[in-house]
Amino acid sequence: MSNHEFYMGLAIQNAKAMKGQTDPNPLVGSVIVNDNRIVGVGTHLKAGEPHAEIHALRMAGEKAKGGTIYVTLEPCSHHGRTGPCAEAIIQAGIKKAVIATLDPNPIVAGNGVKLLQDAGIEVIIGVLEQESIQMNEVFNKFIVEKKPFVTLKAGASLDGKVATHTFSSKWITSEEARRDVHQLRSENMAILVGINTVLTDNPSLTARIPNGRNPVRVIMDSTLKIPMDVNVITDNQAETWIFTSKNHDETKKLRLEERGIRVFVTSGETSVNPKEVVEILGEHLVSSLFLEGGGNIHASFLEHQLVDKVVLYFAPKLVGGKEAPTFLEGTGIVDMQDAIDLTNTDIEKIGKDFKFTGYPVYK
Ligand SMILES: Nc1c(/N=C/[C@H](O)[C@H](O)[C@H](O)COP(=O)(O)O)[nH]c(=O)[nH]c1=O
Ligand SMILES: Nc1c(N[C@@H]2O[C@H](COP(=O)(O)O)[C@@H](O)[C@H]2O)[nH]c(=O)[nH]c1=O
Ligand SMILES: [Zn+2]
Repeated sequence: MSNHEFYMGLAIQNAKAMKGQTDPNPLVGSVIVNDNRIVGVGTHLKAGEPHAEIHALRMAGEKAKGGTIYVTLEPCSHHGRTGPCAEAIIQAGIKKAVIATLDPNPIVAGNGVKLLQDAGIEVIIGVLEQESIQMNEVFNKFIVEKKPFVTLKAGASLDGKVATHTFSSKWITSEEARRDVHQLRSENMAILVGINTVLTDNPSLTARIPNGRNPVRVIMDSTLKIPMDVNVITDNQAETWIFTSKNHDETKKLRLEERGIRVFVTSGETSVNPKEVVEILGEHLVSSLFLEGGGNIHASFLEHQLVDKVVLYFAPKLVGGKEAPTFLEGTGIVDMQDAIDLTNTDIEKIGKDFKFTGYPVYK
């Protein structure tokens, strides 16, 4: 491992530790080295607050002069909510900049590097590039498409059931796996379920882990049949946004809004188009969306090619039953060669359950 990879690896680890805190900004870490000693470390903590480089430069102070700065993302060159990092790096007398990856943000891409080079700073790009890109899979999509990175999650038996045919479902996966799910919920800005999941599970959709952050709860409910006494309406644990169709009960809409529930009326006559939901969430700066089902919602988002990542928790259990609901319903594909392939797959053991992740490849 080169010196560059050692210091960049440290910056990446620090950045990753902030997952879920910086949304909709990226995870960014920075380390400043002078005369083979680390003189400054910085990590972006929260959107709107100072950038990673600024924290590191403040810590380094005078010792930044003649030093090398490592940063996991190209230093910004624009005046956003904070001043441009590239200028601060130049002012501090940094001599060399080692960058993991260019910034996909169209208003930054390449400009930061150009500013540094024009000021006579040696710039090296691409150290641990893949790792830096991977940790910002959410930001990389959102900043370009202005739509949330969508993760489909299900907890199922080995034969794909999310409940028995009598709708008994507690619990399929074990405590450890469910805690891992709550960690993922905490890292997502919004979590979405269909009205049927609300009616059968009455979920709270909160992230019940130490310092967990509760995502906005998004419910697709085309006629607003949601009962007023369910958890997502009454528990005041997190915001709840409901997406409905034109064919909704107007008085119910007003009653929900009186309870502080946001109701979005989409263009569908009788149904809610998931594409519209994703676009509206993007417009509200929601950069990550966690789908927790049920099977019809998952099928609808996949049919519209809206799912970026699949996370499936399989319990070593067999449930059976042709009436038992599975995590993927809908019409389904016709010919096997049209099945949705998953790439970059990974599987890990969590307790006695298996956590499968993969990225859909749409034809
Ligand atoms: N039943 C299981 C799951 N069930 C997930 C359901 O979609 C539903 O969101 C939860 O049951 C509601 O819980 P909460 O109040 O929101 O925490 N998901 C899992 O990963 N494993 C299971 O065993
Ligand atoms: N968080 C971060 C950067 N974020 C970049 O700046 C944009 C956000 O700007 P602002 O709204 O001012 O925070 C964000 O979209 C991304 O392009 N850049 C950096 O040099 N270092 C950092 O630590
Ligand atoms: Zn910056």
